[in-house]
Amino acid sequence: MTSPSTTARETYPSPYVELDRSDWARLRRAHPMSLDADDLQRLSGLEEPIDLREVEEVYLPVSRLLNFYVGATSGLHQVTSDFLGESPAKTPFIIGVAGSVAVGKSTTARVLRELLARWDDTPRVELVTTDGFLFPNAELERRGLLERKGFPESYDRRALVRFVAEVKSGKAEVTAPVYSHLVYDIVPGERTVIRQPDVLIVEGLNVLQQPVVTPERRSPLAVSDFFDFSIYVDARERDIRRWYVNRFLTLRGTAFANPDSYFHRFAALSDDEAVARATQIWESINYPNLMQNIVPTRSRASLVMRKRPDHTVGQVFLRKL
Ligand SMILES: Nc1ncnc2c1ncn2[C@@H]1O[C@H](COP(=O)(O)OP(=O)(O)O)[C@@H](O)[C@H]1O
Ligand SMILES: CC(C)(COP(=O)(O)O)[C@@H](O)C(=O)NCCC(=O)O
Repeated sequence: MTSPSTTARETYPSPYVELDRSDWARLRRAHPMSLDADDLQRLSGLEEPIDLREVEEVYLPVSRLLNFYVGATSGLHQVTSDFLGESPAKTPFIIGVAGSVAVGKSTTARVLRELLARWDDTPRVELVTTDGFLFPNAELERRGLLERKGFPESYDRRALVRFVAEVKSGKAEVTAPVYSHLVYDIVPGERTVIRQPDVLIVEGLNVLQQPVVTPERRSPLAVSDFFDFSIYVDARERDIRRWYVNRFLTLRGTAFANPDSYFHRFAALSDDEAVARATQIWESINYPNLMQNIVPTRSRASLVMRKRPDHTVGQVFLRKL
């Protein structure tokens, strides 16, 4: 298996150390960790059920590593403050979670939020998804982008960067717009409020994108410039496509049944029709976005979790260079 950044012609050392599942799970022994009854209850209450063995063997070591990084990063901030002769301000630790539609970003981000909140130095963990920064449908329509939801240009990237920069600067209260998957649009007037968390997890398709350079904006920043750590959730395209179609079939019987749902018209589709419709959305929007915009950002991640067809993580690539 090649490393996330390796192509046939590259000759420099891979910046990643590759660990298969058993190597990664073994790290638990060196850093004893276990889940208590409260943790199990919180995790089993997640929207998406996740196997608890998977949590203990894969996600718990990730949270331990992140906890070490939080400590080390705060030491670096202290060095900068000492050098400047300033009193240190508390800087939230920012984690990006990237990957395809339906690869399991939300599930990963939610599990990590629960696990990180267990550590004494990071009890306050907030999670935001970048869908809140999509332009409203009316604006997407005006720009001819309604069929390109999730592509980099469908987001108000400037607002997203401003939001993350403000949270990181320690501002007392920062708000973000809210996207509803039910109505498939930004909810007018609704905001998520973030108040000086210890950790902010930013989850979204394009969070590892490079800054966009145009003649008007020659040195913009990208949201990833504010990340202290980033995770790319990876899997084979054929598996992700299957997870996408399966989720669509589940939603047909649940969320789509709600008359307020944008996809209410799909609630009455037969199995075959629903599979055909989901496959068509995948092939026309999500797959091209994955190949053109998301996969190319994978080699920028601090950690890549590569999933097997049953969602379990088979390999972990940790950036060491
Ligand atoms: N670790 C996991 N174990 C089992 N099922 C999972 C896991 N992660 C995601 N899933 C399932 O895969 C689908 C996509 O996951 P989700 O977290 O919603 O993806 P994303 O946020 O990337 O769109 C959902 O139906 C979810 O239940
Ligand atoms: C809302 C999304 C763009 C994901 O946004 P993210 O939070 O990852 O930035 C995506 O889930 C989506 O709706 N894509 C459009 C095509 C589709 O309906 O699957």
